[in-house]
Amino acid sequence: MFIRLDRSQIRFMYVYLNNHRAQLVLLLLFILGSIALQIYSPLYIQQFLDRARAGEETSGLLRIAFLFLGLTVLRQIVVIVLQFITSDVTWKITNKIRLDVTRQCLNYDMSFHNRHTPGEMVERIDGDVGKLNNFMSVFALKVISNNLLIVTVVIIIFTINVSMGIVVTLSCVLGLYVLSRMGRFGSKTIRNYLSESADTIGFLDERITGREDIRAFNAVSYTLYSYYTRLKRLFRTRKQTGLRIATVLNIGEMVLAIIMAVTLLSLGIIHLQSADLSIGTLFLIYYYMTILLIPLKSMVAEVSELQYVHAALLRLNELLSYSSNVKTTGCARIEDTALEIRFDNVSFHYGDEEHKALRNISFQLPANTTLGLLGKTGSGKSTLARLLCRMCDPQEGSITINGSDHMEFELDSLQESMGIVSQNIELFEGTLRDNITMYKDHITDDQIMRILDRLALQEWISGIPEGLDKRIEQGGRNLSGGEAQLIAFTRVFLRNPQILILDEATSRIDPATERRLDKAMAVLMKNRTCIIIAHRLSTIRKTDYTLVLQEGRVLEFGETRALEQDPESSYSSMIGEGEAELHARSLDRS
Ligand SMILES: Nc1ncnc2c1ncn2[C@@H]1O[C@H](COP(=O)(O)OP(=O)(O)OP(=O)(O)O)[C@@H](O)[C@H]1O
Repeated sequence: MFIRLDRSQIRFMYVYLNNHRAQLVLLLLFILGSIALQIYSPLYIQQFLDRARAGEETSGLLRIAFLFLGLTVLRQIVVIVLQFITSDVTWKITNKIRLDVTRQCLNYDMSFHNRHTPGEMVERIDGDVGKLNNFMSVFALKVISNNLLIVTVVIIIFTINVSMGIVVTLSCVLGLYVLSRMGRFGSKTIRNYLSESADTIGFLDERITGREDIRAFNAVSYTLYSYYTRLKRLFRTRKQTGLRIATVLNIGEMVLAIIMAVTLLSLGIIHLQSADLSIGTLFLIYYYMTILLIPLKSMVAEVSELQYVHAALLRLNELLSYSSNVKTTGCARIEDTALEIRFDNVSFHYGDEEHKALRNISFQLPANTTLGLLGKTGSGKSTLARLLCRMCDPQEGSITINGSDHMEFELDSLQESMGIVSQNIELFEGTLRDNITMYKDHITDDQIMRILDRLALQEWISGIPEGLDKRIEQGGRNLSGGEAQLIAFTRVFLRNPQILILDEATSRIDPATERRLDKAMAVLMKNRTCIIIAHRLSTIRKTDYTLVLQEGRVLEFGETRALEQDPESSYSSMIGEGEAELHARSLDRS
């Protein structure tokens, strides 16, 4: 009543509520039962008073009193059951929302994550859904039963005395109208407050994650200053929100006081004018008036809470209805084992359209061959790999796999066929085994050990006393960058992908281990289509094809051997420069 939900928000709520129809019907029955008991029991007080006045015997009066008491106890039991069902259904619904929001966040493309920090996401998944939980478990129950109670009490007062019914109806309609207008008064500031609060949490999360660089570059004071600036802004919005909420509450209280005064005055006038109203009936009307005030008062108190819920609902709906740039277009599955990759005039930009990360990229990589990807920092190498894995989709051009546009494939199937070892390896809390298998219980230790063996990493694993049971701390903070890369290698080869992308995959591994790994990888890379991004020319020289990128464009593409032998090619001059540098270094040393 105090929030105006648009169609998409109603659809959002409907989708989640619809799965729990049976429990919701049960809930409604219990609400009706509780209201019926609340309305019916005062009739015994009326009877008690009227019969006592008429001189009825004590035993008859006691019977009425016990019946009243029995109904009151029964109502309490109904209320307890009601609360139990509500909290049960609420947790189920909000947990489902939490899972859906998390799934969406994990699946959204890079442009989404560029705009939203992890901290902000946490605030939405936990904070906003938490508000919804509170709304559903406590407030929805109150809203539904309060509204039903108001309508029922008004009808009953009408049946007792029409004039009193008219007075009460008019007071309630006016009161609810004023309250609903007031409720919307704080909506915008609350939304601002929630978004600023999420932004501040995002800021804090980012700075704490980057604490090492903050300390190393003496940026603690600046970080604190930025945090303080945000807190100040947050405090200002909070004050505005508080002021508006206080205004709403005070006006609400005033409206209630006026309703009470008007109705009591009317009750007095009606009593003076119609002598046929018994003392019991007068008490009954008064009693119903007090019942009427309970939902009205609770609505005034909860009006601000509803605004928080409204804002949370808006933000969650916005999050769930974000249209990812990576579209789920096709449903074909990748069945072939040898995959050819082709880029046709592919262009891509992250945010700013003017700043293209890739421009008109075209090349063809035959199945089961290797491509060395070269280029200066920022030339677009990692972006090319991301496009192939569909972490983002190109704005222009097409990427085909064995002649089919890669958008025709089911996203899961496409991503399953690819393995990537990137520069940023994510490790998670758990055992070494969990981090290698990515929590897939059906993978046996034997399978893991076989892969480690083929990657020539037996020495590494046998040097770890706990072996595969070694506990990895959150974010892999108890491992070195090189160890993380070794885990990533094992993880990828265990999946046995048809396409393999190595993005600066050995940059943190010591030269001796890298040499061993190189030999093992040469075997493992056979019968796969591989893209190797490396700054070291020695790695690229072993590939079948080479693609040199410059500022997002193809500078050169061809068979590695042919490019090496062509004195005009920039690849051969790079090799020349590299060798000259090596030669100079060896001269320096000698
Ligand atoms: N997530 C992102 N959001 C916005 N722009 C990005 C993002 N990632 C990369 N870019 C931009 O796209 C361009 C290409 O970046 P990319 O990471 O593909 O280069 P790279 O050749 O892999 O660099 P490096 O060798 O340093 O890893 C750069 O100008 C970079 O600023």
